[in-house]
Amino acid sequence: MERIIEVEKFSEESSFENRLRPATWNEYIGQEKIKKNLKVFIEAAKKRGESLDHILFFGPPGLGKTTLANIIASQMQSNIKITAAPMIEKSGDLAAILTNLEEGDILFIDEIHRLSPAIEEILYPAMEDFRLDIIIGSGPAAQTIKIDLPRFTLIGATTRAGMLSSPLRDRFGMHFRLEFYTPEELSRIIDNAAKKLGKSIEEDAAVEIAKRSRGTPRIALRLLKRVRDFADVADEEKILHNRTLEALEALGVDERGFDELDLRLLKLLAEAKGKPLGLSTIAAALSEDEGTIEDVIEPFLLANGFIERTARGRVATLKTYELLKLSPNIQSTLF
Ligand SMILES: Nc1ncnc2c1ncn2[C@@H]1O[C@H](COP(=O)(O)OP(=O)(O)OP(=O)(O)O)[C@@H](O)[C@H]1O
Ligand SMILES: [Mg+2]
Repeated sequence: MERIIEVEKFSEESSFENRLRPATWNEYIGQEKIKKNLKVFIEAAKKRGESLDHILFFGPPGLGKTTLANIIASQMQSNIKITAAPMIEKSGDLAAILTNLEEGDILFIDEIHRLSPAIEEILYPAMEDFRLDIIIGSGPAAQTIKIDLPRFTLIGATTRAGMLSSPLRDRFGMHFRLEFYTPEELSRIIDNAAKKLGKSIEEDAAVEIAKRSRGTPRIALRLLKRVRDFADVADEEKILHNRTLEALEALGVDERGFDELDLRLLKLLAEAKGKPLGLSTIAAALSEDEGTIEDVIEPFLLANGFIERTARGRVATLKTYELLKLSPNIQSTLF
């Protein structure tokens, strides 16, 4: 039991993140539409004295899904039990989790697209009718025992909305897609985080970090952490613009926040000279799995107009040719 509901593996990284994790709506910057809707649903559920409908969050890693689940729990004054689909291997694992819930509890299942079909089957009646059907024995002697469950709220998070089976998706009353953050929003997140770390930061320094954060708070916080090291070593109370530039330069962070994989993907597409490449071709060329490319790498590049998805595959846009200083017209044989 303890093992299954583990509150995230301990690591330096996650304890740093937890320390900076917003606990209230005010600290949770951006995602305004989601916040607005959730506030209404929470208020309504509280007024009626009911538990909240099941909620599904999807979007690339590090955009704040786990954080939202925690804020919802604290707003509902509910306990939250946190687990991830890969930890629920056997039907008994899920049964143990469900039967240990109390009325109004929130169950957070991360990476919910990775539940096995057999586990999903158990989840359906639990979500719909708050009932657990356990089959004992097999063949003609098999018996189903029905156990009533307390009314709980399931919050599912996934980076892969497309991989969720539709019966599972349909059982969530609310679906929210998280968006990438604007540089302005990220600067505010950085500024707040710096204060929590006991350091102030110059506004233009926060903007420099924000620009390189790939629209993602987790990356912004990671960069802030490293920049702070440079300021500390230089004995500077405040994180200065100059020092930030020096740190980012020393860390070799790309000016647009692109990492190596982003650049390899862009280069691959640009060198195809307009010929669309399919996901499997891209995955093979970059030696990455298709899931990582589709969920982690592509969304940011698509959202910012560096690549386009056509029926026949992915192509680079003019913006990419400009970035890589390549011409979309000249044949590669000329080089
Ligand atoms: N809207 C926000 N405002 C302020 N900080 C945020 C916000 N969203 C996320 N963060 C910060 O970014 C970090 C990563 O967020 P979180 O763990 O919630 O992402 P996630 O979407 O659950 O990622 P994953 O898909 O990898 O589980 C958190 O520690 C939190 O401090
Ligand atoms: Mg998470």
